[in-house]
Amino acid sequence: MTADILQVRRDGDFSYPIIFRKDFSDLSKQLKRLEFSGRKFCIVTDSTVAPLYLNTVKKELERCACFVTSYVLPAGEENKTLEQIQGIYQHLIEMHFDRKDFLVALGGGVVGDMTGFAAATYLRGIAFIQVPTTLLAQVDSSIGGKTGVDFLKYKNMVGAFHQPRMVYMNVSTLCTLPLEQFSCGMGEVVKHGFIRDASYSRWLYENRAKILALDTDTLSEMICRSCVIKKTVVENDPTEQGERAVLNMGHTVGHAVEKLKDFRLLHGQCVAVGTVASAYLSMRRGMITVEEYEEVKKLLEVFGLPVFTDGLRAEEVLSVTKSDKKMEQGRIKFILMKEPGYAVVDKTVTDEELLTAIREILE
Ligand SMILES: NC(=O)c1ccc[n+]([C@@H]2O[C@H](COP(=O)([O-])OP(=O)(O)OC[C@H]3O[C@@H](n4cnc5c(N)ncnc54)[C@H](O)[C@@H]3O)[C@@H](O)[C@H]2O)c1
Ligand SMILES: O=C(O)C(=O)C[C@@H](O)[C@H](O)[C@H](O)COP(=O)(O)O
Ligand SMILES: [Zn+2]
Repeated sequence: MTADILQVRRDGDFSYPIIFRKDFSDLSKQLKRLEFSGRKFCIVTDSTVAPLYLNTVKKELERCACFVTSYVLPAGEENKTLEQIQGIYQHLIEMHFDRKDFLVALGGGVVGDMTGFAAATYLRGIAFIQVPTTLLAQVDSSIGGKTGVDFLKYKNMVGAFHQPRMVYMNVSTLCTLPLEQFSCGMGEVVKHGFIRDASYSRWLYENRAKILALDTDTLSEMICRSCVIKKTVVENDPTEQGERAVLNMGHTVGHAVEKLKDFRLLHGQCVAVGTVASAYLSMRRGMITVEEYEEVKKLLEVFGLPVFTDGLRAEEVLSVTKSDKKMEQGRIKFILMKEPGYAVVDKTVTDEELLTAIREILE
């Protein structure tokens, strides 16, 4: 399954295209289609992506904008803060950006979440587009409109739902992505199979060699299949009133590990460790077999992801997990695998159960 374009739909509220390309050459044409030409654009990117792609994207945008400026954030999760957002606001004010102008998020999930949040809040909301350049951002964070920043190292504690007007992904940007970052994207890809499509998990395992060799056709198919899963879930439940929470599999414990590790363990790696905790609990409850639990770990390991972590105490992981935003009326919302390829939200997980699952992922 591959496509040139997918459309994210929701009646009356938002609808935007996800455009798959191998370069940036028709970005301005796509923007003209959305009747965005003639406006001011601010490209927000980071210090690693800027030297790689900023000039090319800027030149392309100059074909349809009246003015193009850029703002470069320091790269890394530790900079996903309100302080950095203020720098974006200041730049937009200095450049006299008004409500008709818009932002372009050029980079990974950190740039995408921050640019989206700046767009959601500047002048009470302006338009933005996503130009994701990491695997994680292409398969996950650029779609669905979750934007925000970390606060006191609690993940995405301050944010807003603000849908992009377009997602334009040039898959060839993955050629410059370090292997470790590619693996992080695989953490979310593998999650998609576990939550909604067991046949996708099997396909990922069978095609592991081609994926790791960055075979273009295989990667394009994989990205498209993941985008279809993500888009379907967020179309059904854009603001996470119910089903969307399944996209959080591995994140409940994963976010706690991310904070406690001071962001030295990357998001996709923490999601992988958290996914093991979730699969372990599912196994303990008889929802999946021991063999299926072992297969979850094997698929993560095949793509270079950790299945346990060190240096943490189970009690502190539990405590931080309970301070994350996954609590509802004192109960934790936990995502379990009802069966391989189908996840559900469960609010009955006890602290004792959670502690056993956390101990399973601690070295
Ligand atoms: N909004 C959502 O739905 C959603 C979904 C998943 C994750 N997230 C968030 O996304 C973030 C993780 O995103 P990420 O993994 O993309 O991290 P990231 O944005 O930090 O990017 C990883 C690193 O790769 C660099 N990079 C980006 N593109 C590159 C390229 N093409 N070549 C070389 N280097 C490149 C970046 O500069 C950075 O150093 C987390 O903050 C997570 O909470 C959000
Ligand atoms: O899009 C979603 O919904 C997700 O949960 C996708 C996750 O991969 C992503 O990391 C998201 O930012 C987590 O959301 P949060 O609400 O738990 O911060
Ligand atoms: Zn995630």
